[in-house]
Amino acid sequence: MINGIQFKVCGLTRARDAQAAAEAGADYLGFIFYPKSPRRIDLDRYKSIQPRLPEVPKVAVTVAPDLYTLSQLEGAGFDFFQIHFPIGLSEEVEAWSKLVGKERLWLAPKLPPSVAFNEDLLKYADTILWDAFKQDKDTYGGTGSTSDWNAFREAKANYPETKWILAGGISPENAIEALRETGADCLDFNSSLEIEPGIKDLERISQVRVLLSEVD
Ligand SMILES: O=C(O)c1ccccc1NCC(=O)[C@H](O)[C@H](O)COP(=O)(O)O
Repeated sequence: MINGIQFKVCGLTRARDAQAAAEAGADYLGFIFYPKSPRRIDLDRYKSIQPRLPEVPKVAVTVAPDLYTLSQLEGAGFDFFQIHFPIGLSEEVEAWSKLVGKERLWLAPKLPPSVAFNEDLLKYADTILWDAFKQDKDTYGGTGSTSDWNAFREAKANYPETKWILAGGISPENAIEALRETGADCLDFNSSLEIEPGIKDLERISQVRVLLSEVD
């Protein structure tokens, strides 16, 4: 946490990038297990870099996993589970929550612009990750597009007991504006810090520390 602001660096595939994120002060390291992501990592590769990862909470990111897949990720020792999903999966959400626990579940509903946030989700997860919406059915994150900051600000104000993470195109260039406009206290950085999908730019990662140090 820097000046009261937490951040996650997501889409990691290499130990050296994870180390750079830790040195920049990242609070969470995200690893994406969605097979259709250009920055996916599989469990074998994750286990091979695991001994070289820094002591920073690790987040397994998936899209609507079946319970077997989720339990495999749980077995790999992740601290949190960030699940993206199309709206309407109420039974699945309940089952994910039962499996990993409400405190460790981060829900990232794929919310079309006209659809209101469903407060029932808060029964199952203490944390909501607010991401950009893309119409394409297989696209859930890592698009570099900005999410709906107004809707985020409202949802965060309406449900202050919940932890809200602002995602979607957050970059060293717009992070300060995002904090100011939304009241967010946890930001998610991903494609804006990349040289190419899954490969981070270490200089861009360190810029995050510099800019958050300047927040007043
Ligand atoms: O990044 C992906 O490829 C991805 C694919 C499917 C589900 C989630 C994914 N990313 C999860 C994240 O937490 C990202 O950091 C978030 O979507 C924001 O990414 P970006 O718009 O690049 O900042």
